[in-house]
Amino acid sequence: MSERSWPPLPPKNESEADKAARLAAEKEAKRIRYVCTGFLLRRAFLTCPRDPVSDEIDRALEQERQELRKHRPQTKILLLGQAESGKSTMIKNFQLYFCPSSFHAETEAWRAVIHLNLARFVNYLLHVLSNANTGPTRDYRMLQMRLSPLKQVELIVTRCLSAESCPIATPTEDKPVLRSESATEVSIRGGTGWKSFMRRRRGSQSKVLANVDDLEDARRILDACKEDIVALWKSPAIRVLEEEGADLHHHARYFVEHAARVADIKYTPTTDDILRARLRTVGVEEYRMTMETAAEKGAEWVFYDVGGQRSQRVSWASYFEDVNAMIFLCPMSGFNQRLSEDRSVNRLYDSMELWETVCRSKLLGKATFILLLNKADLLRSKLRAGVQFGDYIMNFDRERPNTVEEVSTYIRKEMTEVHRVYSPQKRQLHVHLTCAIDPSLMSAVLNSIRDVILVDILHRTTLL
Ligand SMILES: Nc1nc2c(ncn2[C@@H]2O[C@H](COP(=O)(O)OP(=O)(O)OP(=O)(O)O)[C@@H](O)[C@H]2O)c(=O)[nH]1
Ligand SMILES: [Mg+2]
Repeated sequence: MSERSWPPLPPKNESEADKAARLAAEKEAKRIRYVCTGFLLRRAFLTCPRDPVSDEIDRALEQERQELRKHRPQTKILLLGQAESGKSTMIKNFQLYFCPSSFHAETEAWRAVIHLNLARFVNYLLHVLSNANTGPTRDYRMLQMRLSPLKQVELIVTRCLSAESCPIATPTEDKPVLRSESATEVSIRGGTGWKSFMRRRRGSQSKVLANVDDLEDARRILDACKEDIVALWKSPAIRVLEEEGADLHHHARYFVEHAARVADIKYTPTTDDILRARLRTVGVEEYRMTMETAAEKGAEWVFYDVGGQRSQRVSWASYFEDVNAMIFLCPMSGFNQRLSEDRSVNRLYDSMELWETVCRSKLLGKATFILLLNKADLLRSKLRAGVQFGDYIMNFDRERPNTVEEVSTYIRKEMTEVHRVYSPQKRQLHVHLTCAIDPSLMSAVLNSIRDVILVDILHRTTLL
């Protein structure tokens, strides 16, 4: 090695302590050299007109970035929580905020899901009305007949959304149970990559084009039925059902309320529509997002979205290792609801029990914990309508005001305490109040989550 080479040869008879100090100094010098060179080259590149040398520098920097990316530990984020807590909706928020072009590229796929949500809910309403105590009226029979093609829409869209080898969407049972959430549920099996079905099917040949044609047929049927859907929803029979206590508070209610727009042939889903579309997750779905905005531009973050039903929870643990952040969603509005898989269990109690199990996990010991107290909007409307939180949650002092502020403070305190007592090691907990269907409220929360995760990455790569 020549005298000018770097690093210089170590001194003879170097002690172990001196060697360790020298290696640490070399490592730090290399890091500073990398950061400074990158900065200076980039500045030179930005201020000078483009020339072949700049292009060369650019290529070298890009190559270096690629190399770094290859060796950079992957950023893994796990979303947990009971069914319908809003995990998949949070994934959509991340995508919308950090990878907007990929979010908007999937609009067409979401249209099919929204049409399925709408058709299923209307078919469910027709079924409930045909079994109502009052007995079907003549007007209703007319509507039922004119809306019967919606069964066909449901079948077509279900088939088109399902991968050939792995059905993801379950059609309505012949005799649906009289609870709206289970009668209208549409599922997705993790790993099927269902969103690419449009692109894939367009790119291949005749069978594929037939599927696209089928979806066009479904849209035409919906368009032809839209006025009748509006008439059905406005009909006195539906109001009577509600007065009699039928459970029509369902995610798809939004789509039937907007049926004139959603069923129109020219319909393109808005961001709000996509955030409201419901597709139950079965198994574990992996999402790889290449960040388009903010500090981590170009970095790949991997999200794991799990199915939240009780039967799905056994498969969660295999995803616990090497996770940077665990985001837990607790839907606060579930305080007066029961689990659809076990009608004897209150949803909020289930969420709290699940939280304790997750906090106790040693495999998640080093993960950053983020708790989202979700569905704040639904909680607000329930409390405003006079539903008393204290009637359902025993430890909540009934003397306290029945407001979102009091209730969320109570839930936050309980869950923070569980985290403090049961965590295997001391760690920080970040808590946010959220409404995952309102992107304007979510941006501050998403930024704050991003910052927390970035700090975790820096800690892990020992730059801090
Ligand atoms: N009103 C309201 N609806 C929400 C909120 N968050 C999610 N939702 C809706 O709740 C429904 C269920 O949300 P998902 O994100 O599918 O729930 P999930 O946790 O992924 O459920 P599983 O896949 O069954 O585990 C969807 O229709 C969402 O649009 C919220 O804050 N407020
Ligand atoms: Mg889901």
